[in-house]
Amino acid sequence: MATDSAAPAASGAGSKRNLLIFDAEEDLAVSLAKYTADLSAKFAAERGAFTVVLSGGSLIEALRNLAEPPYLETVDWSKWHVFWVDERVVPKDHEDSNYKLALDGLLAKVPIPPGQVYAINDALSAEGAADDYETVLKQLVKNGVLAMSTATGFPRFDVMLLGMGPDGHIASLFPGHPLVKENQKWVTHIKDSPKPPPERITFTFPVINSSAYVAMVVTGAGKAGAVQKALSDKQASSDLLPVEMAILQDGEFTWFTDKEAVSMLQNK
Ligand SMILES: O=C(O)[C@H](O)[C@@H](O)[C@H](O)[C@H](O)COP(=O)(O)O
Repeated sequence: MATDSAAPAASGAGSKRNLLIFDAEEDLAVSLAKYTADLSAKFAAERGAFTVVLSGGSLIEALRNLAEPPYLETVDWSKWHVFWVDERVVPKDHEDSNYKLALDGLLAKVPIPPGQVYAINDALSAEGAADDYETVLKQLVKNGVLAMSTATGFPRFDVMLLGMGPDGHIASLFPGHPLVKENQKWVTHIKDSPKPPPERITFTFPVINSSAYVAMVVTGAGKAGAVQKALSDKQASSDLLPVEMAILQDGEFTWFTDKEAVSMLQNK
């Protein structure tokens, strides 16, 4: 595995960036499980809670080792609070549901208290579900489960485990879409997602960028172009991909990649 640590010019004040490149997807999965379990232990000890944000897509499969020994027994699952960085506005048992994807792939296999898994209210419209989710987050800030960033005034999740699309989108923040500029709301909605299904809710950039840790899990040649654009040294540009707008204010951003995903990088 090759690694690279750098604090690029585009990083926030106290942020750090790591690039991990694995030979095989299985090696990535092993490392990602350890990374997540280590953060779980750290935050459970420090704050008595561990706030974990998931995306949909291939990320869930990459987390599979968490539901196996040793982590199944060693992780203190009672401290986990699970959220979605984005969710499709469909019933929770629909095959497009990110909740269902995570439930089937991970959450049903580990003993997280059901009340600490924050699915969207699937009885509401996209707009209503986004407002409702933000209200849930505000309540969790009030009762101390969810931290706040003193630097940004937005919630500070312990870790976000995210994927990226071939077009450089993260969450449901797509290239060229006005939602990438949202800077007030914590959670917003989209009705014209270029990736189906069209109606979704999504965390906004100020929330993503207030995280303590972000793991960006990206594999496969189809993503090499966006990875190259995101990781190349560049001048400030007005046509940033959403993944390039993920700049932590005060946190650690780790890319979990494979050889194919970094195949267009010059210096790796
Ligand atoms: O709801 C969604 O569509 C996902 O949350 C989405 O943001 C996903 O994480 C990326 O598209 C990467 O997906 P893959 O890893 O499957 O390419």
